[in-house]
Amino acid sequence: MGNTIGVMGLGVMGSSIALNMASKGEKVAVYNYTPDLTDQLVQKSGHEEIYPYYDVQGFVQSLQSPRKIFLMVTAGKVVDSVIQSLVPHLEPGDIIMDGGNSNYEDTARRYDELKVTGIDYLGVGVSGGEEGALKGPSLMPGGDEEVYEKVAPILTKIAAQVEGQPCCVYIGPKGAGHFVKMVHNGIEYADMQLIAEAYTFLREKLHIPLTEIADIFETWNQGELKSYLIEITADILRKQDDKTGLPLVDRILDKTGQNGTGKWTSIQAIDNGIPVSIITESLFARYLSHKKEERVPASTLLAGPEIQNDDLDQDVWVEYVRQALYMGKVCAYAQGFTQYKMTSGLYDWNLPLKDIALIFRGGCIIRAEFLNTISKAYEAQRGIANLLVAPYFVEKTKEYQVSLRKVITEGVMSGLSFPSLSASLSYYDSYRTANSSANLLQAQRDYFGAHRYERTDVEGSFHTNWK
Ligand SMILES: NC(=O)C1=CN([C@@H]2O[C@H](COP(=O)(O)OP(=O)(O)OC[C@H]3O[C@@H](n4cnc5c(N)ncnc54)[C@H](OP(=O)(O)O)[C@@H]3O)[C@@H](O)[C@H]2O)C=CC1
Ligand SMILES: O=C(CO)[C@H](O)[C@H](O)COP(=O)(O)O
Repeated sequence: MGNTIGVMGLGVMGSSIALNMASKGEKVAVYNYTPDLTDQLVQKSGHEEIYPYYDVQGFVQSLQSPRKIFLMVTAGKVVDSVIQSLVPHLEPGDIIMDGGNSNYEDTARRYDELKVTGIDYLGVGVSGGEEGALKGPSLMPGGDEEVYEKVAPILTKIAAQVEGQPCCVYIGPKGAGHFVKMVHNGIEYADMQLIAEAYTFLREKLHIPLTEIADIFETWNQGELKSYLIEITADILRKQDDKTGLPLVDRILDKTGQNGTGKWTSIQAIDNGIPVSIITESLFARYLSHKKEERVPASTLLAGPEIQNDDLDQDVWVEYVRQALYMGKVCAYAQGFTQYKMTSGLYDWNLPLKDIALIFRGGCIIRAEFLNTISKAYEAQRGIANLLVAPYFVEKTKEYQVSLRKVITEGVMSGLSFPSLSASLSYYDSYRTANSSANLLQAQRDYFGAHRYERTDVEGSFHTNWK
């Protein structure tokens, strides 16, 4: 009997996925193009059924037919070159799964290219970081459903389990799985930036010491904000630097990195007329963070406000910040799920929004208590236009929107920068505006470019001689 699955690429994620598979009873063949990582994994694996191979042919030939190979390599050209190295050794019916953060359009192209050879291809979004990959990630498989069914017993077994259900569901054809993972990361960018802005208010405006802010996040994590990102933020704020004994977060350079998925989310949304301003602002906040060399001199040149009301009741304002953060998160998830809905319509993917919310409840980076509520909103009304108009969120936002206004106003009057909280409020207010100033823009366009406009009272397309 050969190995039941092969894992190729044994970095942070691949080695953990391989160990996860072995711990669930799979016989796992492993291969990495440089042997050191293979040796490290073998040392780590103890008695688990992990079998190392040092050449692609031997790795492939060790697998039971139809062969199932899980790639966990750097996204981009590396995926193409790894596929090229595999194809000569594979047969029709063998299955390659790509678990990296590949661009969903690349995944669709690879699916098409492999289709002509008879080799099956699945793009599997994986979320959960190193720990999730080891103990149970959230998995978003896309490709042919009948091909997914062949690997479902393995994928559902290694995925996180919530209330007895695996955090893995068939997403849709071709690149749909990687698309869902991409937007998941866009939401992740927004969630992280919103948390950072809430932290800024607590620290810079309310002058709360770091350890107490950690306590506040821990308390928030026991209520409706309960989520992985809130939980790790409390841990991060408590961490001391080994070198200086001071809070480590204060020693970390304020330039945020990124690997592309938030940028792709924004580009896809812009290309298709999907309003994801909170996600995009969160991406731009990362870009602006990189202008450190300009921000430092600008901080001594550019004036801020003079009014500063520092006489705020701490308990009252901590609650305002909690509500503001919740509002921001609702708006950000509403934007991400709108992107799913609109793109699903564009490609006829029929994305299972209710199930996507369910598989995000465990394993993944944006796992959060309120995904249960999001799932229920789609269960109650499959085609609901926007999460904001789901009855639960209508009531919640009615209660919390004032807090978002207060926090933004106080922060802005103190010169604090809140790009994503502000984008959340603008989105909320724009979405609930029945008659907007877009009519003025239409008039301007018709004035300078004869672009024509529609009227509110008569059907048709009109042009006016404005002078
Ligand atoms: N880290 C995370 O939290 C998450 C990462 N991902 C995605 O998973 C994928 C892997 O990420 P991660 O494990 O963190 O990254 P690592 O950098 O730890 O691992 C990358 C892997 O790709 C291999 N590789 C790189 N270049 C080549 C090449 N030219 N040919 C063959 N193999 C190559 C590396 O081998 P070697 O080291 O020998 O060069 C290594 O095994 C990425 O797409 C990432 O975006 C998805 C979810 C979460
Ligand atoms: O996919 C992930 C989490 O879900 C990876 O950690 C990814 O690297 C996060 O994106 P970025 O590096 O752009 O912050």
